[in-house]
Amino acid sequence: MVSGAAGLRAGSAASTGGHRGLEGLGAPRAGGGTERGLCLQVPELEKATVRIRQPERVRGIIRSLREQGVTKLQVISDFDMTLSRFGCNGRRCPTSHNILDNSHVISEDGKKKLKDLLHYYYPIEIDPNRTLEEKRPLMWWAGAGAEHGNTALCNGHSCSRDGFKEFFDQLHKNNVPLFIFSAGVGDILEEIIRQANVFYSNVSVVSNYMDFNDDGVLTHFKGPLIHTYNKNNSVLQGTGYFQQLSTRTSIILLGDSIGDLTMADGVPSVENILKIGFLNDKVEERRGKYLDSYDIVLESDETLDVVNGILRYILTET
Ligand SMILES: Nc1ccn([C@@H]2O[C@H](COP(=O)(O)O)[C@@H](O)[C@H]2O)c(=O)n1
Ligand SMILES: [Mg+2]
Repeated sequence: MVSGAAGLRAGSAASTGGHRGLEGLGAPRAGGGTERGLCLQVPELEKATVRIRQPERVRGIIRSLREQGVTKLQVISDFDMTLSRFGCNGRRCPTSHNILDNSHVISEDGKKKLKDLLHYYYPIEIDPNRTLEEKRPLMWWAGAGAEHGNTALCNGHSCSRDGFKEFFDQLHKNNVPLFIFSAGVGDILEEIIRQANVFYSNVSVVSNYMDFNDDGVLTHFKGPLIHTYNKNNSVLQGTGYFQQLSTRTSIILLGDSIGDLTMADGVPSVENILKIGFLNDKVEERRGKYLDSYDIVLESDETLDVVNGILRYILTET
């Protein structure tokens, strides 16, 4: 965990919920400059969806990322519910798994079984009262993979967050590597990225890829199964991905689950890391944990505005 409650006054609103954006820091600073400086440079940080437990620290990290420059930067991101939306028109958006589950090639019986799995496993996945050790053996992938049991085709339907294209475009234009580390279905999320015309050469994906038998029936996922709580170096053995980027010591990490926080564990040398977390569901119950764990928490924010604003600031030449 990178941040804690240190530095907050007991009993202040911030001690329970973190600062809203970088608010309350408008006073001129001793030694020149104003605390609002960063908000002027990254106005998106003033959005009502932004919560930060340690604004001073976050400001320092963002400044360092900019100072270190584009050649030092890499971005590591989750996919489902991070680059894709959580909700649209009052309903849940499909994850890459759900796109497969909802496909017309899954039988009604199969759909019912998948729904039962969702109702059983998802509450465990997001339960703030269980430790990671308790959750790890209870993850739903082992059951769900076999349940698909049918050939499925991606119809490319998904809900990307607003700013999806700009996010990929900014990174591509500046040759910043983007590593997408997903416990979703790789074939499907790759197709979503491809259909948005943003599967650029700087994008790498590690995820679960489907394997079919000779009759075209999906039987299992290839390779080590990635689930929400093993997104770390243990499933990256032999890829050499982070080793190739050893000079990229500035990291922006994007996730929506507590499990996403370990995605950068394989980076050999981290000098600056900014962890941005999307808190999509059960916001009140999970806020404390997210503020302890992520540097910036975006509550019920269906956009990539804040991420794109920070990138614009970091990637703009001084
Ligand atoms: N059968 C399943 C299994 C998992 N999920 C959800 O997929 C997401 C994992 O993908 P990430 O890109 O976020 O790593 C996660 O949100 C699970 O809740 C599912 O929908 N169906
Ligand atoms: Mg996710």
